Amino acid sequence: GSSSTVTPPESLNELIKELREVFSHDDIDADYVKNLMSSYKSNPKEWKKFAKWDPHRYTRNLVDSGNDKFNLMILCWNSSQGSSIHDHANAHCFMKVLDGEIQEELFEWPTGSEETAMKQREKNKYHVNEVAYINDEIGLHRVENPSHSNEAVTLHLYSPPFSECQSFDERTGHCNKVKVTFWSKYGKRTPFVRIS
Ligand SMILES: O=C(O)CCSS
Ligand SMILES: [Fe+2]
Repeated sequence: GSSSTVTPPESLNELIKELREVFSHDDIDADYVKNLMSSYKSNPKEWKKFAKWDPHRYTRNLVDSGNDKFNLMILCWNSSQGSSIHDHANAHCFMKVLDGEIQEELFEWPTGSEETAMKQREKNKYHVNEVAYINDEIGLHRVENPSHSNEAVTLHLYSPPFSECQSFDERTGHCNKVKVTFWSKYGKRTPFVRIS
């Protein structure tokens, strides 16, 4: 659809239905998706069943696997919890704030071979219902909950879905592949799998 006019989805389930329709086509209008996700008004009653917390790190909770075209997930950030600097495996990344506020630091891709500290480009803050968009052409980022007292909850859509990405060392620009996992799926805790 045109990126300007969206009909605001009345619920999270409506948003999911609309997203599945949008991603059933080949070409994705990122502006349209951003507007659509922005227009959904966060309602904790609709997403709290997916919101799981861990004292040590932010949790990733799968909400919908988008007919294999995308992964939609809810991330829960305790105060001061954050991600590493990472890429997005050549996928679209949409991040909507459902509760609290989120800080995003954008970084340039490391250039050349010598070890040098990564260059921060900008620092943005996002508030409830706002949506941030990134892909590998735009750059890398680190996402954090800047609050020392409040929790933050975000809704992420990755398309195409991915199970690993690269994590970067800010001081050297070195990166390594990391597998991303889910703390829960569809509201249920994922069983602990001992990797033999
Ligand atoms: O998916 C992740 O764990 C990174 C959250 S910031 S896009
Ligand atoms: Fe990210």
